[in-house]
Amino acid sequence: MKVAVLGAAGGIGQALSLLLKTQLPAGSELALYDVAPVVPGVAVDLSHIPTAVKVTGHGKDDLAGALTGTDVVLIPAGVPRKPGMDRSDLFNINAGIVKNLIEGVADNCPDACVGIITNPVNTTVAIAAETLKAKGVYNKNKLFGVTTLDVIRAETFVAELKDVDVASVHVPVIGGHSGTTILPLLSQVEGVEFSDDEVSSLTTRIQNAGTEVVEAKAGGGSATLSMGQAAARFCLSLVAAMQGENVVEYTYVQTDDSDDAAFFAHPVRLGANGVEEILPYGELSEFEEKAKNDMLEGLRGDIKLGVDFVTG
Ligand SMILES: NC(=O)C1=CN([C@@H]2O[C@H](COP(=O)(O)OP(=O)(O)OC[C@H]3O[C@@H](n4cnc5c(N)ncnc54)[C@H](O)[C@@H]3O)[C@@H](O)[C@H]2O)C=CC1
Ligand SMILES: O=C([O-])CC(=O)C(=O)O
Repeated sequence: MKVAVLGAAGGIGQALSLLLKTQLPAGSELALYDVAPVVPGVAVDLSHIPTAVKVTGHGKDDLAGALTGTDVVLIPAGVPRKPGMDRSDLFNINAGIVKNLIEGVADNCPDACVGIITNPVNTTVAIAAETLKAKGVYNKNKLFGVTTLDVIRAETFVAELKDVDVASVHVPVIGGHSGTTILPLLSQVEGVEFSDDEVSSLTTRIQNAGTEVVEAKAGGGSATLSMGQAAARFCLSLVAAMQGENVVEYTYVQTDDSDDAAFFAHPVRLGANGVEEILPYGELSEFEEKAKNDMLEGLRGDIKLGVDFVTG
């Protein structure tokens, strides 16, 4: 199994690459690509950790070297937010970065599964899909927006609030990955009860958790370590599924459900070829149903922006 991280020298990229070096199955290869000149050094540094995962570093002119033979591509390349910015403010810079890198994927490893981390995810995943379509290699079962950070945050916050073991808490999070498009389904959390006030404040905290980190870092970027952990969880689940295990993760994928949006985070059964089955997200409470209906137009607009960026 070969995994490539594009944007590997950044805050997320380095944390993610460390976790993959120590947790990918023995015999895996990990290819690190970045335009920053430090990337070969990051690869050398990681290569001194004694695990049976081979690490290679690829500078800005060697995207093909990073991607050739790759099974899973993770993309955290691009700029992060500063206080006062919305994720959508990153579109102008990050849209072109994602489009270029996905063209490289289409040319060098068109059968790979691709996980997009670069914001605004609601839009960059649509850019990736249209770019792959333009190259004639789009497979909707192999393109994912990584929304795992919303899930792990929701699980952390629920466990803290209810003083229960976080390992036993499972929180579905559907929709997209910005503001109110992030929709935790607290009505489906087993073993705990929430008051209406708790549902409202916890939902808002989960939706604003990215901003909580951006403000706490005071201009120094956004979530990198928790995102590294989230992306590693997603990648390791995908790799396990590609090697035959039965795994379900919440992730932002193309759906054929015209009632929601063209891309929507669902529980997804992963398999040898990426998405094996998009599972239903189940019954929503009245609060969740209203929150979903209120955010759909915004999410559809975010997706259209991505489609238009590529198709003109
Ligand atoms: N999906 C999610 O839940 C989350 C997404 N993010 C997003 O992830 C992205 C990266 O965040 P950080 O790692 O904190 O940023 P960072 O600035 O620390 O790292 C970004 C890296 O991308 C590299 N890069 C820029 N253009 C590139 C290109 N064309 N090819 C390859 N590499 C390139 C930079 O050299 C840098 O090393 C941001 O867009 C951020 O908003 C951040 C947190 C959570
Ligand atoms: O908030 C940001 O800009 C980064 C992000 O997506 C998150 O932390 O969820």
